[in-house]
Amino acid sequence: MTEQNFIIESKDVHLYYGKKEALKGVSLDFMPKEITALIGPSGCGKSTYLRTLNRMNDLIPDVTVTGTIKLNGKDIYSPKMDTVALRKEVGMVFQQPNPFPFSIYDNVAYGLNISGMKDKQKMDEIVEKSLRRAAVWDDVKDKLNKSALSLSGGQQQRVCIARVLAVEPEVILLDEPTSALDPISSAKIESMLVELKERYTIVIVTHNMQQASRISDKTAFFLQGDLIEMGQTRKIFTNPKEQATEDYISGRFG
Ligand SMILES: Nc1ncnc2c1ncn2[C@@H]1O[C@H](COP(=O)(O)OP(=O)(O)OP(=O)(O)O)[C@@H](O)[C@H]1O
Repeated sequence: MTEQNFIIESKDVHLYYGKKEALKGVSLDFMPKEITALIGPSGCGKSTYLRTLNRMNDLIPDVTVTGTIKLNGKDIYSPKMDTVALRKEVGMVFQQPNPFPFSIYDNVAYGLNISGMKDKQKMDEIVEKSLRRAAVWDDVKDKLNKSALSLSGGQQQRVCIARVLAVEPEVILLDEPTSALDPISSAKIESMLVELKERYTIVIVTHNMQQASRISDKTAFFLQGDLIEMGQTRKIFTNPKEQATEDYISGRFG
């Protein structure tokens, strides 16, 4: 397979919080329209690595990143990179649903308003399409003007996903998006993610091994700031190369 097939290529990524090295030279590439799960014990650097992919770590003081990360062949750490545009192309969903204290409609239309969209009909269409893709349209279509905070946690998370979808990202990063949710809400989000991968590249941090094995195409196992191995999810879960991966997957630590 040639390099051009990858949507994201990261090489020798080191990240320091002050002097503490949280990523120790991670090289990892992502194929378009696949779901990749990042797994590993608490503190191994999964979330830190995820945040390097849309430069969310820039917002944390005293962070240094070295190495290269390319999106569609372009170095995202180049001084020329517009980070606002980058974060639209590479959207992010967090562990705790974080809707703004606005209506459901305004949450989803947020990015469109910021970018100056004036065409109300077009905006209505995008809001509906995004809520449909996020599998929450039927729940909210009769109350779009109600506060997003009045929804259940699972519905709020799906509205947050719709908010990301509305600005047409290529890549969606999710940091333990279901860990604060009940099993039924989690299942809805999992099946939605599997549908979304027809259009988007998805990278998800999860502590839930069943979730990783149910929904991901590839799995990357991190340990203490290193990428230990990455491969087809089925292979990682049934026949990993590294002993550490096997120990983690079989619940011997973590
Ligand atoms: N803002 C920060 N400032 C300083 N150190 C941090 C910061 N965020 C994370 N770290 C440290 O970096 C290391 C990696 O943390 P990270 O949150 O990326 O791990 P993780 O694998 O996502 O863990 P978890 O599964 O618990 O979320 C940890 O030692 C953590 O304490």
